Amino acid sequence: MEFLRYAMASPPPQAVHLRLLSSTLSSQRPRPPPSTRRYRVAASAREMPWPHVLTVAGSDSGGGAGIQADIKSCAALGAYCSSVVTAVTAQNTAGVQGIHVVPEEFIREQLNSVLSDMSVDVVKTGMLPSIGIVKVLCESLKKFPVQALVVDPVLVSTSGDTLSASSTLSVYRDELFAMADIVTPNVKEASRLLGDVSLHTVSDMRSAAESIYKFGPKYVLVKGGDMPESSDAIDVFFDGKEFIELHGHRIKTHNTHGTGCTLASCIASELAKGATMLHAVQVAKNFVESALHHSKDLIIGNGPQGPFDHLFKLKCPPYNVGSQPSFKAEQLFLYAVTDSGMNKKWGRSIKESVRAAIEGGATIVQLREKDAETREFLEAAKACMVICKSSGVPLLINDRVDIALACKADGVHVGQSDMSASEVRELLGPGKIIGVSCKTPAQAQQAWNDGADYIGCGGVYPTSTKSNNPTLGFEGLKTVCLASKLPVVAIGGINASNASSVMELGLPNLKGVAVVSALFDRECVATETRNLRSILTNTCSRT
Ligand SMILES: Nc1ncnc2c1ncn2[C@@H]1O[C@H](COP(=O)(O)OP(=O)(O)OP(=O)(O)O)[C@@H](O)[C@H]1O
Ligand SMILES: Cc1ncc(CO)c(N)n1
Ligand SMILES: [Mg+2]
Repeated sequence: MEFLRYAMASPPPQAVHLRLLSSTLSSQRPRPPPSTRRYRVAASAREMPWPHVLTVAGSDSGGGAGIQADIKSCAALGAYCSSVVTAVTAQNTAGVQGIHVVPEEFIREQLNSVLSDMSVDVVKTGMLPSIGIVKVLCESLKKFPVQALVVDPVLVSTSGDTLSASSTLSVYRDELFAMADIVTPNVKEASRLLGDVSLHTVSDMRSAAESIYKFGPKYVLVKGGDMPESSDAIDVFFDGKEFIELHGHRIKTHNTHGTGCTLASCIASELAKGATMLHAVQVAKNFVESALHHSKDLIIGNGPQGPFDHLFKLKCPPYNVGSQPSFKAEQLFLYAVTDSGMNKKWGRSIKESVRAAIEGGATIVQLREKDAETREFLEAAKACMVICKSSGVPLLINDRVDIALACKADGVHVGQSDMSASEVRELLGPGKIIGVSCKTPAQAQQAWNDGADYIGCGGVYPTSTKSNNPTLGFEGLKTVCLASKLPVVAIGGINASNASSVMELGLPNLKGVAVVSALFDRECVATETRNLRSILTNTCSRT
């Protein structure tokens, strides 16, 4: 009944149609009485909250960037997306052929319509082509405050076409940035915002982030997608105190049109769901990387820069990618590897062992079950996933990509005689963690080329779990660590009495130790893990 009353208060569809045809700017249309609106919002919010992003941006007729990218990104991440159109562009994979700017007063009316009625959590901005439009937006945001404002300062398209007059730079800097929670320029935009300074290196990106921060946003993300020489896609995040470099794998593809719009919309969606800013940025970056990976060979149009598939997950349901923040090397600190023989010996299930290791402070867990029956292993892996997920500890599966897919594990660890990391990547997708056991610099280089996330290096000491495994010793470990472009975890015979000496080698990309017997061939797994963790923490705070 309430809904019916509400619907009746709107003008009949024909009236709206006529108004648009004649391009007249209407006066305020009748709205439902406030009491009715409040009732509807409160009831629906209780029943089913839906994170809501409003995008204020331009339409891209080619469908890859602008409003179209924003709506698809929000949908992919489970947020509702309303849209205020600031301009209509004639655009395709070759570039921008024309721009039709929407009159300021009509943008104000769109903003009013959405913000006065719907509970918007986060506003995300894209193409704001004129000073007047930026000012209208600032006024509306003051009238209808929202939880967060994500400003993607779209100035020039990647094809080189101007999307916002250079006269808008000052109002962006002086008015909009001060209201923003995060501003996300690419290097070209950062350069223009700072008076055409040249930005070529990551260190230049840091300085730019610091300078833009001074205009007043709470966070700045300078995006390096268009930095040509780098094999990584590096973005620099700045919170006013600390810089964080976000490294992604650079996907070799022409289909990068709309990556910026997508990144900002994903950040907005995650913020609307309640994420912290850094987490939102990590999820967004991971999503872009995954979407590019899945779309790298698509062909839509004949121009140099094509769109990508935001809804790639619909085509590959098992890949729960894009929803996890990307792998952090620090997670290798205390890497627990299970062993079925040891569990049997001590009468423990895999699940009990994993629970105990996590209780003691393991930072990542690998299930290494060489002889388990598939069904039994899968059941155990699923149970371990529940434990790991609730404690935020990643779970990897040794070798068995099928088990990893079936239990939605965080990744897979492979040895030199298993499937290659690039084959595993094809199967798992880029959102997952892949580790490779390496004994030589050449193997470490191959792991990097194949798109692995870390390498395991050993045996550092002789070990009973791999008796025919040659021991590398400290020299071998050092050689591989110094050559590796990936973070390294040391493995092989490491325990409470020698872990300190391994970490004291002070190798910059040696991030932790992986242990089997020292945790699982003991009576109390939790106690042993806790003890080893405190040894590692003490050693690393000294060195
Ligand atoms: N080829 C790529 N592989 C992986 N990540 C990429 C690639 N290109 C861009 N990115 C990432 O996409 C995000 C958007 O960055 P980018 O610098 O491309 O923005 P932009 O230039 O504003 O995009 P747009 O094409 O929409 O204008 C960043 O996180 C960036 O690192
Ligand atoms: C409408 C629109 N917004 C943003 C961009 C930047 O990618 C674009 N090319 N087109
Ligand atoms: Mg780009």
